[in-house]
Amino acid sequence: MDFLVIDDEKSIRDATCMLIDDEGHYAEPVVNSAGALARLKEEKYDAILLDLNLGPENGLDLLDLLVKHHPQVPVVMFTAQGTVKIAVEAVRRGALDFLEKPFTREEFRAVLARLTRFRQMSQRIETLEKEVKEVRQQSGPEPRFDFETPVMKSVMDVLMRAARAPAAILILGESGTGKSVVAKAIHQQSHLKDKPFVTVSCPALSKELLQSDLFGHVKGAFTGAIRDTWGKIKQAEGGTLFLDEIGELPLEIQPQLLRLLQEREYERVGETVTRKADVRIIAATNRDLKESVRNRTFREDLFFRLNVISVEMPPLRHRQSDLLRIADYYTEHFAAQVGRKLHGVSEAAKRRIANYSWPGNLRELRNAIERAVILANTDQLEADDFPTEVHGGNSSAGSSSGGAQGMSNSNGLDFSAWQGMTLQQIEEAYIKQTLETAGSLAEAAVILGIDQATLYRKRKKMGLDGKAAH
Ligand SMILES: Nc1ncnc2c1ncn2[C@@H]1O[C@H](COP(=O)(O)OP(=O)(O)OP(=O)(O)O)[C@@H](O)[C@H]1O
Repeated sequence: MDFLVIDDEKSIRDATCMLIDDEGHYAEPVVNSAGALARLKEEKYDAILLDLNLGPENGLDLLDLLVKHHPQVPVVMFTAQGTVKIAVEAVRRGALDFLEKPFTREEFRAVLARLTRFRQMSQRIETLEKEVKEVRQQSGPEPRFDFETPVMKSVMDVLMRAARAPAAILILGESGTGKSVVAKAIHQQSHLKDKPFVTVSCPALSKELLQSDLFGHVKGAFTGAIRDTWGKIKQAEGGTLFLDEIGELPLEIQPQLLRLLQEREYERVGETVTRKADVRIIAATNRDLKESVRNRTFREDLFFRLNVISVEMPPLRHRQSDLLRIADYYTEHFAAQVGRKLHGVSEAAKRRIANYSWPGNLRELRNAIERAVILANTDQLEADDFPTEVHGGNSSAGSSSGGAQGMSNSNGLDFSAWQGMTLQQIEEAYIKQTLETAGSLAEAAVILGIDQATLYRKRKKMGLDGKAAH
């Protein structure tokens, strides 16, 4: 296990770290809250040992912060003799256990055993959460590629032919047009389909973390690099590396990516050994990369290297021949999911769907249909079952359910807090709240059911950067 030991007394810090080391674990010492919080931002620990009396600071105050922002990391309090009452208070406030100083090896081992059980349980929960996420994703509508819009037909034709070649592929297009979905489809169509498909979400991480996420690092490469780590390039070995939101790739990392594309070579952070990469690269962005090249936020040589085979996913508003077919398909899927018998979309609703611009593209359509299926009062989706911006009227979704406005509808959803708010305001409020309560950006993205790159962009657009999920 990796421990963070927070104690202002050097002798206790050193002795505890040595003991942890002796027991075959790793310990990192810090002297105060600032040091502890800084380390926790950069590194993952399995447990924290925290002194109740941190010099001028109160260990209980730091405990509150740790419990709030790092609830998954168990905290054991060091307490002086005769402070059992306060130790009990610490446990009440969220500490897992306490150790009275000075403690023996046996007493420490007893705490270690408890921490090990806690860790096993946490790992089990993590595995279950992953399984739930996978099941949820699988329960989404299966992607369909039987498009009728000529431009989509030719996009798919280019992509499926390119799938079998080793060249990099660049997928452009607005958010929600299906770039990630199509990247996965290319992989599945290729000779690499039995090999890994690994996604790197370029904007989701800081420059340093992204570098290490991609290339890996060696122990000691930077503060907190406590062991050698392989990056996503290695994970994707023999398969496809999907660089989502490549337009957000920091300039400093761009030369390394260029080298990866040209020479198929890279080095882990902090290492001089050059390694060969055996990956096929697919990149996607909703940015105008030519514009980024013009304003020097994206290297021209990298752009040319990526742009060998590039396609532009057209926005949904330009895919009129497919729009209603996809809407029908989603309706069928979500109706089956909630066990409802629905006869598609009414003529009036179809007209609305066709006339709306769908700025969020397929993602927005999918969400609108899922919502409409839940709210529909009749055996067809009516215009009123769609959000106001789609059906163009003033009536709220709540009123279309036939119940009293602002009350829970027959499906048990409470819309009272949403009265008078636009869908955009509701979305913003929900994202803000989730960012405040989630433990990380990744966790917030899972809760919201969107990918990290999308959440990152929305957070930026809404000016919620300060509300970073920790
Ligand atoms: N071919 C498809 N068939 C059915 N649904 C699709 C298809 N492509 C995309 N979708 C729906 O649209 C959603 C968004 O797709 P995707 O994440 O691939 O878009 P994107 O362009 O990568 O978005 P972003 O730029 O925000 O990451 C998917 O979760 C899925 O629900």
